[in-house]
Amino acid sequence: MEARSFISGFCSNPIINNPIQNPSKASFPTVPSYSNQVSFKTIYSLSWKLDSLEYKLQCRSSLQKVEAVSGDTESQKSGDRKKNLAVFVSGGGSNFRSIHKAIVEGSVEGEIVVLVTNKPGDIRLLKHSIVYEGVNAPKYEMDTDFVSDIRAKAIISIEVVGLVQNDGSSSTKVKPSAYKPANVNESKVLNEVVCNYLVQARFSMGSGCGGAEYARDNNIPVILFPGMKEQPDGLSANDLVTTLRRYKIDFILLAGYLKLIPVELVRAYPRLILNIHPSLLPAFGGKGYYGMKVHQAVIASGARYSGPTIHFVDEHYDTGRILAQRVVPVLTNDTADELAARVLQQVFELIPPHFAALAFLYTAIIWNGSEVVSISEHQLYVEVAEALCEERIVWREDGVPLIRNKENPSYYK
Ligand SMILES: Nc1nc2c(c(=O)[nH]1)N[C@@H](CN(C=O)c1ccc(C(=O)N[C@@H](CCC(=O)O)C(=O)O)cc1)CN2
Ligand SMILES: NCC(=O)N[C@@H]1O[C@H](COP(=O)([O-])[O-])[C@@H](O)[C@H]1O
Repeated sequence: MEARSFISGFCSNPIINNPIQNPSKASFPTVPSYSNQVSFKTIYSLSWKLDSLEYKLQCRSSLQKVEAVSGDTESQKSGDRKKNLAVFVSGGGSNFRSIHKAIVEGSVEGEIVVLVTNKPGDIRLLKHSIVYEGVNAPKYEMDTDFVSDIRAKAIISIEVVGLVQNDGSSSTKVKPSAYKPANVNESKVLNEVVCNYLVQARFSMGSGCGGAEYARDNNIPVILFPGMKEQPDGLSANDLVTTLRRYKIDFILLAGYLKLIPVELVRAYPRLILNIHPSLLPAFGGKGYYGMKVHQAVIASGARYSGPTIHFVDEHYDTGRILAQRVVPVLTNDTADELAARVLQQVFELIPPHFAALAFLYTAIIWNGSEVVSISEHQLYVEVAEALCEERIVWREDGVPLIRNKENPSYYK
């Protein structure tokens, strides 16, 4: 939102003829762009002289410096030091992976120094060679349990065992090969595979937390929280705070973490913990609303729109200040998986039904009718992570967090 339009409701031209009758004549002062400044306290004083019946609307905008949200004072002093991030996951960690990918590519000026999960245990091969038959366009009935199972579990490997052209003829153009989850984002190869062929793939699946598996593969330390009787090496709330302090964490990102963050951590990191929720909060949030349950509730309600919300975390589920949202349509024949895929991928054009499954599985692959582009819920979190690490998150005086535009500091959203 441009700062000028932001204050349009607060301040008009200092002296205008009868502001009540001629609001359209109001012109707005150009607000100087102040970094970290978003608080506009406007004082009106209305005075008039009876004889001239001239109204003067004195309007002064006083800018109060508002410290940008950042880590501890050290990180503010440090200026451009990379921000230390802790990410919390419970499942496959698709948002975590996207943020990590953006860090590796250099678009996020941060470093994920620790991953926290409530899911213990190494990956054990639970099932293997589930042949996921190539599906027949035009209508594909998604096996919800199968897809939910896939997303919840760590996909250890995906082996493309066959490629069938849409017309049923087999293809020799692209040789089937084994894909590790880390490779599924090789968009060129997948572009070829997902766009042009029906894919038959074998999935080897494991238990545990795919996000933790990805962290281990990328040499990111994994810690267990909360501690429970069946997992004694899990941390207590106070130990978690101590550990994160030791890592010098600046920001905490919840990315599909399914446990309540304790008040000790919320108070230790005020306005520094973000969460992504797959509905337009405050709708369809709170205890019991997570994962596919959210999308099922949205569809059952008849809501016409849904979409991801990124919000600051307070002591309760999903009640913290909202920072960013995206809107996607709920289509009349949506299944929860198709809605989840759209919210994840924030896509308006429907991808061909028979790609929905694969796109959903890969969570970051989307067909825009001509080619695979990776648009996703994850894009929103990456944009927020970029703003966080560049200290472009600021708080309006009324407590609403805003993201300052990178190119034009006068714009906020
Ligand atoms: N203090 C906070 N902690 C967490 C928040 C938050 O806003 N404040 N967000 C959640 C993430 N989330 C929605 O975005 C969410 C996660 C889980 C639940 C839930 O009902 N969980 C179940 C247990 C589920 C399980 O163990 O598999 C429960 O508590 O009974 C609701 C919302 C993360 N933490
Ligand atoms: N209420 C929290 C919640 O439902 N979060 C949602 O869980 C999914 C986790 O996916 P992942 O297993 O790929 O990380 C994500 O879609 C996220 O929005």
